[in-house]
Amino acid sequence: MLWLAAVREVWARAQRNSRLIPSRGPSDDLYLGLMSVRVSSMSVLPPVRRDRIIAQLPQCYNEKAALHTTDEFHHKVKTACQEQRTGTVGRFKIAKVIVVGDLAVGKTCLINRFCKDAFDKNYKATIGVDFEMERFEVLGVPFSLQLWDTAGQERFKCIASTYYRGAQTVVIVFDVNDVASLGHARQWLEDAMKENDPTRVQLFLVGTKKDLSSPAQYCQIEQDAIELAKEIQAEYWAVSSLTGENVRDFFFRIASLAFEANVLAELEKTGSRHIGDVVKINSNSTNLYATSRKKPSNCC
Ligand SMILES: Nc1nc2c(ncn2[C@@H]2O[C@H](COP(=O)(O)OP(=O)(O)OP(=O)(O)O)[C@@H](O)[C@H]2O)c(=O)[nH]1
Ligand SMILES: [Mg+2]
Repeated sequence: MLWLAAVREVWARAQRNSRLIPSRGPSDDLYLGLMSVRVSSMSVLPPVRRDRIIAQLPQCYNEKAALHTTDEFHHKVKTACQEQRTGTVGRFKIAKVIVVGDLAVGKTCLINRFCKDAFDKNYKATIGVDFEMERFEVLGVPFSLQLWDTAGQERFKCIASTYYRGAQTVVIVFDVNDVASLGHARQWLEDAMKENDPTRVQLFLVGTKKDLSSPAQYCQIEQDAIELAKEIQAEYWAVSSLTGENVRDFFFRIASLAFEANVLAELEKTGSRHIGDVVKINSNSTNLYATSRKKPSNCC
């Protein structure tokens, strides 16, 4: 019954929100039908909001735990965008982002702060999954993120996990005031990676409710979080959905890194590189995680 309720809810959301259609889920047939609606409706989409335009690479939050620390987009990406050689990126590419973590750590509030500029102080558990679509323009190219907000409650976990598949970005959320929620991050990672290729996923570890912790308390948990982020090769961020601190920068960073990875992959696919000229997202010297992420040993 929970299954049915969750699927109905997602279906209803899709119908209510003409901006988005989920591309993957428990029933691909159901969504494939909807995909054509999405593609055909793309031509009538309104322009990207002015506050969703990304012209520069947003910087990481902490250089000790970043996916990479370069100041600018990869030069091949910039050139491809200038020459309008981004292939399917900008037309049909939508990056799937899944947001996971313990119950009540603030996943829904984080997404709502960014997508709706709203904050609800009352806790309302997510049942199964929910999602939002956010459209950006990166270096002049349209690019969308499909943000999947999943349930942290144990009883809804099996529903939520069926939506993990096909994620390009995994965001593991913990509460900076709750050390146990940071401790559970590895388990969330393991669950998310069962459905995804660890070498292709961009991973973020995000501490929420920064407004509730004193600087001393925060400092302590930040050290542990950065250590963990380095171990699991995630980029670390700390945010407050109540005040909005770092929320916009965080999502802009996700969109930018997903976009960059997509364009580089597209260039590689279309063979625009020269022989011997290796196009690799991790190829620059400032990448902190220079080797591809190996599947963590505790993953099955
Ligand atoms: N002070 C403060 N409270 C927050 C913040 N983010 C979330 N909260 C509160 O934390 C509670 C849980 O937030 P949710 O976003 O619903 O948590 P969730 O992770 O989506 O929970 P599940 O859907 O059950 O997995 C709510 O009462 C929010 O108001 C924050 O940045 N600061
Ligand atoms: Mg929620």
